[in-house]
Formats: sequence, C-alpha cells, structure tokens
Amino acid sequence: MKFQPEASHFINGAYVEDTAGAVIDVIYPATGEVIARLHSATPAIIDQALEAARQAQAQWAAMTGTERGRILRRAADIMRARNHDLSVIETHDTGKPIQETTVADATSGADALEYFGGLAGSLTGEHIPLGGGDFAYTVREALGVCVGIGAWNYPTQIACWKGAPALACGNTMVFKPSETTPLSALKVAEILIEAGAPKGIYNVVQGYGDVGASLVTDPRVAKVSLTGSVPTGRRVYAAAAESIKHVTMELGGKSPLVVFDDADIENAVSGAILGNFYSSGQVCSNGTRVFVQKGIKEAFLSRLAERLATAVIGDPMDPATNFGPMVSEAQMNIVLGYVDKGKAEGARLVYGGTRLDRDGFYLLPTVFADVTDDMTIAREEIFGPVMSVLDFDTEEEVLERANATEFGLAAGVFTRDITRAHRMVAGFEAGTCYINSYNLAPVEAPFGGSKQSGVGRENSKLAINHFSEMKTVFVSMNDIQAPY
Ligand SMILES: NC(=O)c1ccc[n+]([C@@H]2O[C@H](COP(=O)([O-])OP(=O)(O)OC[C@H]3O[C@@H](n4cnc5c(N)ncnc54)[C@H](O)[C@@H]3O)[C@@H](O)[C@H]2O)c1
Ligand SMILES: CCCCC=O
Repeated sequence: MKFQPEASHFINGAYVEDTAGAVIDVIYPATGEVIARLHSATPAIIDQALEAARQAQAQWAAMTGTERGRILRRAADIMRARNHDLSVIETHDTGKPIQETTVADATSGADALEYFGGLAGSLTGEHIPLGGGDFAYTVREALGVCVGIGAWNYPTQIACWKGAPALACGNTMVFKPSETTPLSALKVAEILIEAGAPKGIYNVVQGYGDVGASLVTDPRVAKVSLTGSVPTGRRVYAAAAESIKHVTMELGGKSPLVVFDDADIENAVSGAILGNFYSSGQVCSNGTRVFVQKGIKEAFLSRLAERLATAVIGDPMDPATNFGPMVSEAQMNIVLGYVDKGKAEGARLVYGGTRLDRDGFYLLPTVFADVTDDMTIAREEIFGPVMSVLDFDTEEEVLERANATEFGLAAGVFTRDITRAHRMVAGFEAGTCYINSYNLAPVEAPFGGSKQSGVGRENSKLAINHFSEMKTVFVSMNDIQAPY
C-alpha cells in the first residue's frame, strides 16, 4: 500500500508494531481506496509509550530551554524542507486539496515548532521583593508526561500545536492522532528524532477512543490536551478530573458570522466562503450561522452563489482543485443527514445539497437561506460544507441571537463601522473573534473557545501557561518570629 508506514506506532525513537491491536484502515477520501493498514495500540503498546515518555522527561527538562528550542527549530526547518511530501501525505489522509495542505498544514506545524522553539530559552520565573530583604521567586516547571489527542481535520497542525509548546516547556508527550487520519503524526515524530530530539520525548500511538481513554486515566500522565467534539471533551474532561490532571480542550463550535448592510459585500462573501467551505467545511471555528442584515440579503446570496459556481471540485492532488471530498463516508453521511433535516424543517436550499456522482466522499458546497434559530442546522455543529443564512434587522437583536448557543469558539463581524465592529466583538461570547476577516489562526495569537467550546488556549505565549506550572519559593534573609 502506497502510504504504509514502517509500523503503526512510534515509541522511544523507533517504529513499533503490535498486530494484536484492532485494524485501522486508512482510506483516501477521494477514491475510497485503502492506502495503509495500521493497528490500534494494545495495553502493552500504551504502557511502552507512557514509560518511554516518563523516562525521557527528567533528562529533557534538565536541558536548557535554548537547547530544547534549537531542536524544535531544527525540526521546523526539516518540516519546511519536506513540505511537499508531508502535504501529499496530509492530502491522502484527509482528502484536503494539495492547494490547501501545501500552505496550511505542515506549514502551520513548522510555525508552531519554530515559535515555541524560539520561546523555550526565555521561559523563566520572576523575583518578588517582600520587604526587609526577604523575597520570593518563581520557577517555571514542566508538568511531566502530557497526552495529546487529535481530531482528523488538521492532523499535522494538531500534532505540532500540542507537541511544540509541551516540549518547549520540558514535558514529554504521547500523542494519539485521530483513527481517521493516523499518518502524519508519525512523520512529526520521525522529524523530531532527525532534528536531534532525545528518544522518548514525543511518542505516537494509534487507536480509537478506547486508547485515548486509557491514556487519559493513566497515573503517569500530568496533562491532557484534546482537540475534538464537545461530547468527547465532556468525557475526557471528566476522566481527567478523577486525578486532577491539567487539561486543554479545543472543542467544537457553531459560530456566528454577522454581515451588516454597510459591509463590503465582496469581502463578506469571501469571509463566508473561507468560514464555511475551506477544508470542505471541516474547520472547528467555522462561521456556519451567517446572519445577514435584511437589506442586503438577496445581493449577498446571489453573489455567494456566483462565487460558489467557480469552485474547482475534484481530484485533491490536482493543484487547481480548491474543494475536495469529506474526510470519510461516515462524515459525509452525517452531513447529508443535516441537509435532509434543513429541508424538512423548512430552510430554503439555495445551493448544493447533494453528493457528487463520482468515487469518493464528495458533497457540493451547500447554502440554506431563510434559516431560523430553532432549526437543527442552526443549532448543531455539522462539521461539513453547509452554510446557514439567517436574516436580522438590528444590532441588539443579532448580538443576542449570535450568543444564543452553548458553543463559544469563534465569532465574526463584517461592517465598515469600526465602532459597531468593536461593540459587537465586546458582546460576542466567543474565544476567537474576527473583524472583517475570518478563520485566521497564526501561532503568535491565542486560539481557543469559551463556553462549551473549550478550556485553555493553544498558540501564543498563553499556551506556555497551559504546559507548565509555577513553583513559588519564599526566601527569608532575617531571623524568623514564632509565637512560642
Ligand atoms: N477547537 C479546535 O481547535 C478544534 C480543531 C479541530 C477540530 N475540532 C473539533 O473536533 C471535532 C471533529 O473531530 P473528531 O470527529 O475527530 O472528534 P471526536 O471527538 O470524535 O474525536 C477526537 C479524538 O478523541 C478521541 N476519543 C474519542 N473518544 C475518546 C475518549 N472517550 N477518551 C479519549 N479520547 C477519545 C478520538 O479517537 C479522536 O482522536 C469537531 O467537533 C470539531 O469542531 C476542534
Ligand atoms: C482556523 C484553524 C482552526 C483549526 C481547527 O479546526
């Protein structure tokens, strides 16, 4: 098989196999062909990975931040140099067009390695004067063994967004990719070794949810960082709470994108396209509830339909393709179920809504208009290329409706009125907000959700706080007083 790795898991610097584990078939979404066959981790593999991470951690943490950072930055350079090969793997794993994976996946992973590699040498504590010459100081310490669990939409990015800050802080990691897209995390592990990382600092085990669950409850694990759906987040958060583990939860969303009638329509349509159809709509922060002020609704919809008609849908390996298949047949069927619900509940289908008559898991980009807040397609995360367009009249009304959701991952506003834009952003209950743009996620800025969309933040200097903790040391320079 064309993309068969040397073995399923990467532990302590080497590929490891245990064929007793359940089979994981890796399917190319553009054709339905099996391109690799892996095995889910057995308890023995899980133990081996956690033990490797545990044993490697003290030595890794004892290195200077500058030394750790040098290795991460070298890994970033290797990733950039191999961008094409890594993008080909990512495209076969996920079905995302090579046009996208070439700029968004290994590139974003390399950015994280470079950024956190750069920060590693300056992760310090502080000196706190207490009067009379006494003082306290703080020491930033690693947490220990961290577990990363990934979703299937951005496999390389997720492996690096979790691995890079964890390693920069002196932790080691066991990473479990999604069973749907298991290939690229193995490449990240290989590259780290090639960059000079000590064995055991970044291990990859494959598996379904049960493997993730075993990792989360293991007493050797200090922290769990999950990217996944809200229901999985609830389970993982609860399991981690049993032993008070640190958590980062990057979960799902149903984000609002508000377009006022003074917006530049072309830009707003671009934002709505980026926020609904990039990666065939499989982006956590997508603005899938597009609120359009009544006066411009028809103009917005007709321009949107014109632009969608120019999408190049097809072979993801063709550099001209900009809209590929869904990641899996199962995900495609979930999305088709939502399309049926949208129609049944009275939304007006204005574009797409059907599967393409070809091999692979292709859906057309789909737009529903006249969607109301109570419809299923306006309430539940679909995680596919389905945009719901809702009408609104006033700013106050739309803000209240935008926030009427248990999710809080992202929110966006298109308007030329800068004070209104900032009023909207101040009112949005969301962790990541956009003004006249959508779905940016550079490593320098925090990314993550509020409400049920998550806990903690990835990227930026904030991620360091989620992968380290402060030890406070009080120092007395004077005789001490005791009551007796
Ligand atoms: N907020 C973000 O940054 C972000 C980014 C990408 C995707 N997502 C979300 O991810 C979801 C899509 O991905 P998915 O379908 O892979 O999500 P999922 O929740 O089904 O699975 C995520 C991961 O959790 C593992 N898992 C499942 N049950 C588990 C358990 N009980 N214990 C431990 N691990 C378990 C899975 O094997 C997988 O690796 C969407 O909801 C999307 O919004 C969020
Ligand atoms: C904008 C990048 C978001 C990654 C989550 O799916």
